[in-house]
Amino acid sequence: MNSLPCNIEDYRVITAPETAYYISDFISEAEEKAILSSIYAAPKPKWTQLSNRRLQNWGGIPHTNGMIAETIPPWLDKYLDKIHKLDVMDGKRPNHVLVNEYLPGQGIMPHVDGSLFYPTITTISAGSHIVLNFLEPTEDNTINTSPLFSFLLEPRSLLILQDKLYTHYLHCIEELKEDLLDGSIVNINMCSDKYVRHATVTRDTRVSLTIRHVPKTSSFKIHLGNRR
Ligand SMILES: O=C(O)CCC(=O)C(=O)O
Ligand SMILES: [Fe+2]
Repeated sequence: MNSLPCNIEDYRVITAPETAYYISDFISEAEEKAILSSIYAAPKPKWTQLSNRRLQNWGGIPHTNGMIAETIPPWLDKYLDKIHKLDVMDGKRPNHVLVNEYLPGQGIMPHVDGSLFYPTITTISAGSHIVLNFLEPTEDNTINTSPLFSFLLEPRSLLILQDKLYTHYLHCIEELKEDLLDGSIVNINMCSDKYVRHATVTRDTRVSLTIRHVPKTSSFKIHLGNRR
């Protein structure tokens, strides 16, 4: 999909609850390589190490009091532009990127993305596929582990989630080294022929760019009180 503009409705996942769009080849192999080399060129303190993955924040750190906006470098901002052109955030320009790195066997616990963001998640995948699972929330906050449905996210793909897929269902990535592409995957017919139903595919290191819009931002100002 390197020839923009496109009609996003052509990419709607009609086999999932509302609303998901999936673009298999959103970025080229050269762009994928460039993203990975820029991410790995970042200085070590740019990484935040969690118990089961590492992450980088670009654009600022989202916070309930607002985000102090930081300039996003051009190598990354070009993808915010490309997503902005799809017009999936009610005219708002994305201004934040969360980079997650998952080694084979790593994942992310069930969660919803919450109220710090405009309720559209856009995710570019690089380096490896992964399976993103969706769960029904439980009344008592116990974790319901059997996925209702899943998306296969190929390297170089873009996934867009909105509506009930943002607000209602929990999403997670299981801590696996390989994925069985079973009947729970709702977008397999939108993926390349490499991924066939019932195949088992081995994970490699995956880097995802979760690109969102943080509505509450301010630019940094130091208030030194009343200096006359
Ligand atoms: O890596 C992904 O695709 C999911 C990341 C995610 O759910 C998040 O950062 O909130
Ligand atoms: Fe998330």
